[in-house]
Amino acid sequence: MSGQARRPARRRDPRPPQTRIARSRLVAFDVLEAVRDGEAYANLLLPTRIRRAGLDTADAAFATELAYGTLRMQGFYDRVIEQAAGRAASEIDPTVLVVLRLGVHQILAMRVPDHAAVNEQVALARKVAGPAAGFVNAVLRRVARTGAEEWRERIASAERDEDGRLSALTSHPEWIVRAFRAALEHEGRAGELEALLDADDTAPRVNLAILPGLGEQAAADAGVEPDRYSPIGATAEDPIRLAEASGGRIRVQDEGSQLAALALSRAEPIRPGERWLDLCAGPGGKAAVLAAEALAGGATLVANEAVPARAELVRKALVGIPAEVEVRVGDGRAIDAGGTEAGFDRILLDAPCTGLGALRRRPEARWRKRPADVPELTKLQGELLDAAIGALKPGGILAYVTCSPHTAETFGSLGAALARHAGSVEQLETRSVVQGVSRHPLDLAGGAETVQLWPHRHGTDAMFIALLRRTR
Ligand SMILES: C[S@@+](CC[C@H](N)C(=O)[O-])C[C@H]1O[C@@H](n2cnc3c(N)ncnc32)[C@H](O)[C@@H]1O
Repeated sequence: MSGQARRPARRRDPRPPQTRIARSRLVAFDVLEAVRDGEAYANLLLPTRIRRAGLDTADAAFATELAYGTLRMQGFYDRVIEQAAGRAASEIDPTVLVVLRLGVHQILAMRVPDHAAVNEQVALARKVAGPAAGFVNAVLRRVARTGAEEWRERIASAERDEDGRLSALTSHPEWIVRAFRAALEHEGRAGELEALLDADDTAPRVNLAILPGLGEQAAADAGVEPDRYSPIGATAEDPIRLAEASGGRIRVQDEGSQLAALALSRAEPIRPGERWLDLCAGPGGKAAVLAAEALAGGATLVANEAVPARAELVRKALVGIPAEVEVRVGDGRAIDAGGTEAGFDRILLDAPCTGLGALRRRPEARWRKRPADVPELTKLQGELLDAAIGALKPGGILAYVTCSPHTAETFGSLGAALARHAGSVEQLETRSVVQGVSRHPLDLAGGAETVQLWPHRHGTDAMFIALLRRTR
């Protein structure tokens, strides 16, 4: 019998490492092509493609870093490619450009040896872009001749002003750089702009919400690490598996989203019988927290969502909560509160917004959003605010929340609604409510009536929270 036959069975992937890594690169390429082509979202598509390709954990991590990192840094990489190729990115075939961007990310930001990055991308180019392989080879070799730091200096020195420099180096469109600066200036913290932009380019940790009264035992059994701020938040060694095994009682959720939901549910003690509404509930992350809080306090929740498929996600998000939650499909602007007498005691308006506060999670979002989206959204936010205020009982509380720090969507939409409803709505001290909810004091700036969370300061998405009370 040969020595090999006597060895215990090995469970390692028998394919040579090159082939396995090539498959990860192909997955990342497919995802970037789909994102470029249409409406695909990397965070939804990537897990499916990884599963379909049968990648193991290490290869899946490589594909994820390659796809997400390349998408985030696309603006910077295109400038590098333009200098190395001696032509504008818009003049390069889009598929070839994707192959090049993936190569540049491996060379400048991943620990892939230059020769491996170049050879593998040339092989990929041969497969997907035939005759362009020679061009890919030449450009990537030129990129690899210069170190990452020197590329940064070269790219920065090609920019005319500070906004251009920040935009190029941190790979954010200039209008987003300006919007972030304005939001930070609004709270007297303009000096934090670079830290914010850098934080956006860093992959966020996977954070968990332990649904109050429901998920604590499973969380304790798994030995989770409590979050710094959210009293129901935690991290775990294998968060996805823990969430999947919990029957919906432990959920993946950003700490800032948890604080936003808790700001409403814990703004004041719950009186049994209260009626709550989540006006724009899909996909249901905050609705799940509210439903658990309502269950514990003797309140009931209605969750409304305009898009049927997203209302279905709300239903799924609520499976672990043993409470009757009515899920409605409808335009929140026409919400039926059942007459003034039967209005709601608390309403969450987690408004449709540009999502500029969650760019870490949606790597392609910064390239898809347009300044023209802002006025469309602020109009909708205003209409939803009017509907929400109209659906509140006198004395009832509204939480206006956005996952965008853009001041038009935060102070702009809010201020206009306050002016329209002057005399019947007042602002509450949101800051003290959120500080009261938080495990540790949050470093918050600006006025006491609103709370703006930040990725660079709090490690959360940039959530904006404002609590209002209807006075009559
Ligand atoms: C920011 S998301 C809400 C996120 C949700 N609260 C969560 O934590 O999972 C905004 C939601 O509003 C929905 N939406 C957009 N326009 C709407 C409208 N006119 N009425 C109700 N929902 C709307 C969107 O489909 C989207 O699901």
